[in-house]
Order: sequence, then C-alpha cells, then structure tokens
Amino acid sequence: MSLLSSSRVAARSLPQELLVACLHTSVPLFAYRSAGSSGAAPSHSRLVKDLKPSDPSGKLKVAPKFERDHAPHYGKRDTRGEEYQSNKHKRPVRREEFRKPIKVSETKDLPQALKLSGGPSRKPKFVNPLSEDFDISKPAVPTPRERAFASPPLLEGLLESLHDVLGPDAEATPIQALALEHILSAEPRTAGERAQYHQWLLASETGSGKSIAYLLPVLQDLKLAEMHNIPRRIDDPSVQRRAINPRALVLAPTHELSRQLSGFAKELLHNVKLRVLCASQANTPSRKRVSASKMAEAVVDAADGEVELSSEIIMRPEAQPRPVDLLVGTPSKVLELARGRGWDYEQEGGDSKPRRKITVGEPQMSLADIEWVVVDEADILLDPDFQEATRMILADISAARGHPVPFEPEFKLPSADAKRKPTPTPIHYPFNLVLTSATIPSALAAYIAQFHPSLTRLASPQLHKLPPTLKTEHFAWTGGNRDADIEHRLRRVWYEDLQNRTSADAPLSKVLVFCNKTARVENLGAYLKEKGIANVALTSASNVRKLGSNHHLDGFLRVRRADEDVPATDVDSTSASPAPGEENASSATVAPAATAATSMEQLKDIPHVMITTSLLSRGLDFAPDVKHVFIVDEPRNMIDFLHRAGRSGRAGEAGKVVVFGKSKGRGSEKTRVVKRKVGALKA
Ligand SMILES: Nc1ncnc2c1ncn2[C@@H]1O[C@H](COP(=O)(O)OP(=O)(O)OP(=O)(O)O)[C@@H](O)[C@H]1O
Repeated sequence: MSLLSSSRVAARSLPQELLVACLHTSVPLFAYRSAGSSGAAPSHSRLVKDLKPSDPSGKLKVAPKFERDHAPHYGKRDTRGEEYQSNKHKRPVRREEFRKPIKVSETKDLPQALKLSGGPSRKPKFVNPLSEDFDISKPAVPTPRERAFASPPLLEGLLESLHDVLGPDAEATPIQALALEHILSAEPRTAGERAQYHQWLLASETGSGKSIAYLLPVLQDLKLAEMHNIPRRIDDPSVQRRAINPRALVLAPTHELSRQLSGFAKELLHNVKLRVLCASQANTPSRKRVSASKMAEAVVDAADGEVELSSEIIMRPEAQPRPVDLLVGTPSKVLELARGRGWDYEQEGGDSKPRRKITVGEPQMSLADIEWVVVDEADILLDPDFQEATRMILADISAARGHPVPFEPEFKLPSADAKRKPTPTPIHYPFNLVLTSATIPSALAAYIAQFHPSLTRLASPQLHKLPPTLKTEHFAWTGGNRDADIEHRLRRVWYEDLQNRTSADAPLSKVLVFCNKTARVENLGAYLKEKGIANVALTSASNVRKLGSNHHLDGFLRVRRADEDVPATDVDSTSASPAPGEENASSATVAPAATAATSMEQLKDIPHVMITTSLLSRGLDFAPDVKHVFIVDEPRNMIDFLHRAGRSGRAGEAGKVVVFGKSKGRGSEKTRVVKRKVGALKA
C-alpha cells in the first residue's frame, strides 16, 4: 500500500481537524484512536515507565539533576518592565575555566572561528577570587566541563554563536550535557574506513533544549568532515548527483517546525559556514512586516475568495546543483524531493478502481551523502500509523548509500503489551541516527526494542514531567457561556499584568488556547473578535499555512536573529544563498516590537491570543511572552497535554497552564481525573 493510501486508511479514524492537518502537511500528524473495547489506552498514548534497554548492548544514561542559572531571556524585560535577573548567589560561569588544552594540530592555521575551543593556543585561565585564603592547588569545586559546552571541545565559531544565542553565561541543560558527552566528537565521525555509525535517543521534557543537543554534534561533525576533506560519495562519478545533495537530514512533523528548526540551525552557523535548506519554504515574496493580524484577515479574505493564495507549499530547487549540508523538512516533503513529485500516486487504484493519471516529477535530491538523520518528535514520526514514510526515507537513504536494509511497507509493530517479547531484529543503518522526543510512549519504546535494541538512550531526570517553571491552574466553568468564561479568564491575565507591572511600556502577556476541534477554534476566534480581543485562529485547514512561511505565527514564536532583518551579506555567511523557491533567512518573520500591546485598548488590534489545535503543540519554540497556555477542551491523553502545556514555561521561563473543566455535575468526575493526572506530572 502506498504512503498516501495507508495514511488515508489511518485517517478514516481521525477527527476531521486532524484529517485536514494530515492532508495539508502530507504527513498525518496525530492519530487519536479511542481506547479499545478493553478500555486500555492505545500504546502510542501511554508513556513508558522505564527506559531500560532489554538488550545488554543497549545503554541508558540519565543526566543528574541540575538547576539552571537563568533563562536565556536574561537581560530582557518582563511584563512589568523589570529586567529578568540571574541567580545572583551563583557565580557566573567563566568559559575559560572549563577548557582543557587539547591536541588539534590540524587546525593550527585555520581562522579562529574554525578552531576547536580550548585548543593549544588558549591556556585555561583559572582565577579564584579566594586564592589568598585557600589552597587552590587542587581545583575548588569542579563544575562539569560539559555544562560549559566544553567537553569535547566545540569549534570556536559554534561556541561563539551559541553564546550569541543563549547569552555569555549559558550552561548546557542536562540533556545537552549528555548529548555532547556521547554524540559530539572532536574528530569527524566519517573519517574514511573508520566510519562507525551509531544510534541515540534524546528524551527530555519540553523546552529543555533538545534542538541544540542534536544540532551541535551534527553541525560540528559536518564542518569537521569538510575541514578534513573527507571525500563525499557524490564525488564518485558512479553516484548520481542531483540538485540537492545534503549530508544531514532533520525530519520534523510539521512545516512550521521545519522552518523554525532550520532558522535555528542557521543561527548556530553564523560563524561557521555551512548551508542549511528548509524543504518547507515556498517561492513566495517576502511578507516581512505583515503582522499576524493581517495574516488572520487573509484567512477570512481567502474564505471569501478575495485573496489569492499559493495553492500549495512547494520548493522548486530547479535543476542547478547547489551545496546543501543540512536539509530540514517533513517526511512527505523529503520523499517528494528524493523520489519525485507525485511518486506515490502511481500506486493508486487497482483492479476495481481506475488508475489516476499523474505526472511523476524527477527526483531533486540525492541521498547518497547523508551521514546523519535526526527524527525530531520521533513518537509522532514513528507512530504505528505513520512510521511508514519515516522508515521509507531511512530505507531509501540506506539503499542510496549502498547498504540496503529490509523494508516492509505493511509493517505491524509488535504489541507493546505482548507477554512474550518478540526477538529483536536490529536494523543497522549506514548513517548516524538520532531520535528525539519529550514523550516516549510504549509504542515508541516497543519500536526501539525491536529495531534498535542497542541504541544509546540519553534521558533527563525531568522526562515525562512538566517543566519546573510552569505553574498549573484548574479553572471551573461557571455553567454559563463557555466562550464568555474564556474571555473572562483572558482579561484576568491582562488585568494582573497591568497590576503587577512597574513600567507603562511593559508588554501584555500572550496566550495560546488549545481546542480539540476546528469548529471550536473558529467559533471561539469569532466570539473573541466580536468582544474586541484580536486573535489568530489557526487550524490545519487555514489557508495561511500554505504560504510557505511562518508569518502566520508572527508575534508568537520566539524571534531569532536569523529571523530579523539582517543585511544580505550576513545572510550569505550563515546559509546558502536562497535558491529559486527558497526564502531568504532574513525574511522569516516580522519584528516583534510592532506586535506587543501595552494597554487593554491595543488588544483590539494586536493579537495576543492564538487559538489552535494540537497542530501547533509539537516542538515549536514560542516566545517568552507567551506566558499562558489555556487548555479549554479535555486533553485527549497526557502525552498531548504535556506537549500543549510545554509551549510555555520553556527554557527556565515562567509560564502557566490553565486547564478548564467542570467542578460539579455531569463531567466533573472526568475533570477530577484530569486534575489528578496533571498533578502527577508536576516536576
Ligand atoms: N543551555 C541553554 N540555556 C538556556 N536556554 C537554552 C539552552 N538550550 C536551549 N535553550 C533555549 O530553550 C528553548 C527551548 O529549546 P528547544 O526548542 O530546543 O527545546 P526542546 O527540548 O526541543 O522542546 P520541545 O520538546 O518542546 O520540542 C529555546 O529557545 C532555546 O534557545
């Protein structure tokens, strides 16, 4: 069965909202099957309690507990206009302290940005202010080098960019420290015959920095391979070169997440030149300076047929070969690039149905050079219903690299509940594989046990917990109009902001409201608009999603330097120059200043509320001023809840999740159950 046809079978059991999401992203995102007749939750919505590998060759590493010094917004102002403070009693980390000299003779003549930090030219400088009173012949309190992103050493340029992004005193989070220890290498992993490929799982709570945890090792390895002139397979005349020949691939479940991740990777490459391409950017003119409210209007206009929107997200790399090191995209987009547009429609039909006439496009991408594959949100992309596209890509890459692996399109994952554990059938891919997720459902654990028994599991102690800085509140419906209750609670957010702020220009908080159904999103959006609360109501079917950029999330997503206006030369230095069909990194979003209200009146015009479904619950890094998440419909399961709630309280920032429910009468028992379950997730 083809990918699309299997998706359709699965989609039949999905609510309309999710079905539309599947069709628009081409990758079905979230399958919420109702519990079976036994009443037990399906294995993909049940979290595993134990990550221990059953196979003795597998490893489990859990990071020690760790308190963050301060959030990355340190130095910025909060809603009261006060500057966020770092933890004063903690001495700031001095990067020099963690650098031990290492031997990297090859890098001697390189520009500073490409030298490994802590190389021989930089002696560690240890300055202890208490040196006159204490014997410091032995190090005082040795702080782990990993915390300073110094073990193994990062390329100077990567370290500089990292500090530009996170602040000069940034410390690695537990999952990052583990990832650096186990995945990062100071030598290219791909060096000649010594190439050995590994598999890892990164499992840690939402907002704990998993993107950096995998991007740093991947980017460093790509750069080192380039610096050491490791030959590429496509240099071999017998291997077919295509328009795009990436060396690493990041798979993400939505176009929105792909765009944000590729922007982030570009930012980390500000000083170290590598080329990043996002497969989910359209050939649309820059929509810089278009605010989220304008985009929201566009949805309405589009519904009236007044605004012509591009009909689909499509990247046209045309035929010119162009250097790409890292490609980020959804599995369906990647398959389309690798196999040719419309590749799966050929398999449609059968004896009883007529065959659809489809033109199959030429493949645009060669997979032969791919040394790294990251599967972000792996529990979705390897979900029993939708793993087919993901595994198909992994199998295609293996074949292109000359080491085919077995691939059954109609594959049945062994039941996670089976009494007798099936014998593992390990798959050894000819590339490094990193799976990441904030939630490890039993289905993913079973998948790993079956195919990757010796994979190294790297986990944070907070896994399957809410971020520690995220408060929870349970709001009881009054029994009247629910939309009015939501409006009331929203106004309380801003009232409290105004009461507590210390400067008149402190911006008001933004709120993300999660509903379960498209119709609910639209109705609530219309109600709030009528009440003078500008909002962006976004569903998988919204036409703005087809524009090929993340402008529809402007003002809500975290703004990165790569997203802001930067001169063209700057952009060129961080990423490949835009191909036909690819947007320039500088045009990725609008400046946030114009999107922040400081008074209640401005809330009529500047959206401070985004209403959506689970579509936006995965992976997206929302701005620190998204301080509240409202969960107005009963969460479908706790995995969904963790991801929705986790859009706030990220990276040590303050946040609150407000869960709406009934306090009395019919349905109140369900609310009590939810309350208990949410309580159990608290850090
Ligand atoms: N070491 C660090 N110190 C401070 N902030 C950090 C650090 N690492 C990452 N961050 C910031 O934390 C935020 C969340 O990171 P990221 O999106 O990678 O989290 P995540 O674990 O992938 O979350 P999710 O599970 O929701 O996808 C980002 O804004 C990132 O810049």
